[in-house]
Amino acid sequence: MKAVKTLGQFIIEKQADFPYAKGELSRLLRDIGIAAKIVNREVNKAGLADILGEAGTTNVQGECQKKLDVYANEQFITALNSGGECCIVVSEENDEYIYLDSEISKNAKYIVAIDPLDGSSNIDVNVGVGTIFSIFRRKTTEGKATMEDVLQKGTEQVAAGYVIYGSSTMLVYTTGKGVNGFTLDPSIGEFCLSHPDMRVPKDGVIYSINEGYYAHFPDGVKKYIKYCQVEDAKTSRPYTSRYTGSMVADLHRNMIKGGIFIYPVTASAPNGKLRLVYECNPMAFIIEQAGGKASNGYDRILELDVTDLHQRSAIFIGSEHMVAKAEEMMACFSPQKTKVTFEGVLSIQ
Ligand SMILES: O=P(O)(O)OC[C@H]1O[C@](O)(COP(=O)(O)O)[C@@H](O)[C@@H]1O
Ligand SMILES: [Mg+2]
Ligand SMILES: [Mg+2]
Repeated sequence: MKAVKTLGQFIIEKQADFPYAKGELSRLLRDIGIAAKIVNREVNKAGLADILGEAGTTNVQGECQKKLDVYANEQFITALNSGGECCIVVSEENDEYIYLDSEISKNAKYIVAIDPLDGSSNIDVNVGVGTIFSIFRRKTTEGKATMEDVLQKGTEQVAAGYVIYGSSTMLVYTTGKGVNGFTLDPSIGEFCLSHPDMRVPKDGVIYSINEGYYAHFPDGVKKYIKYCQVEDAKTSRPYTSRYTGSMVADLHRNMIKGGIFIYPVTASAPNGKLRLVYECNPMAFIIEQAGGKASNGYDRILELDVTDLHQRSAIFIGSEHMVAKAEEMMACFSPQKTKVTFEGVLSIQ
């Protein structure tokens, strides 16, 4: 009978990897695990719980918030505030960063950036959704944490993870020493180690992009899609197209099977759609820790300067060789100095 290892046990065990650790990060990951279970309970019975549909409010991105966006946001902020290990939360659903002022939180040393519910467009139609989180250590030591503490590059992350609310619920995370996945066993209410030391295959046969915007993609992306669709048995092409509309679900699949996920700049999203601080950076940290690659088509996501809480970025992420190939196409057909005009005609500046 194989011994079950819970997330809590694993975190404590791994704490030994960090000689100076005092348990704060462990407790912070524990708090995120607790909030994920509460959100999972609502997601699992969403149709019965009057939690489907619009909340009637919009977020700073101008998106209509779903009731579950708001519910999940509240659950994570409450868990982090009462846990006492986090002083600031940056959330997709809040215009400004939230300074946690509970007595135990205000002097905490960690900052959490979070996408409480990823794949919102799939909530009402019962397709996999997720939560994405990124953890930083504050830089300033005196007084209230500041914007300087919040706008840190992805390379400064001390941990990152996602929760996928799919056919089963999993929590996958890294602290910079590999990636491990835990499946929620509802009968004991615990996340249990099910996917130790996850590795994304160097190559895959799945490409994941919303081809509905094809006409508005940079030439480099159009060329890469064509490359994926060419008949060539030697390189297992044509690849298979898979796109769920939930970044977490698409990346989790590619993490296990190999593949590439691309959300490039488009006419309607000239800086990309996905948010650097709480979508691209945490997923890039995880994928790189699993042996994959993540860029904006040119530069490493984790090296990108962070200048705004909700800044967006193009993202090419997944199997190392597939991302490298897509970058090759971008360098060749959409060189960085070139401003892409969406009539598809390139104009050299
Ligand atoms: O509908 P589109 O334009 O393809 O966008 C889908 C993408 O947008 C997202 O839903 C954005 O995330 P949120 O749902 O957290 O806003 C991603 O999960 C997904 O990959
Ligand atoms: Mg999202
Ligand atoms: Mg979201």
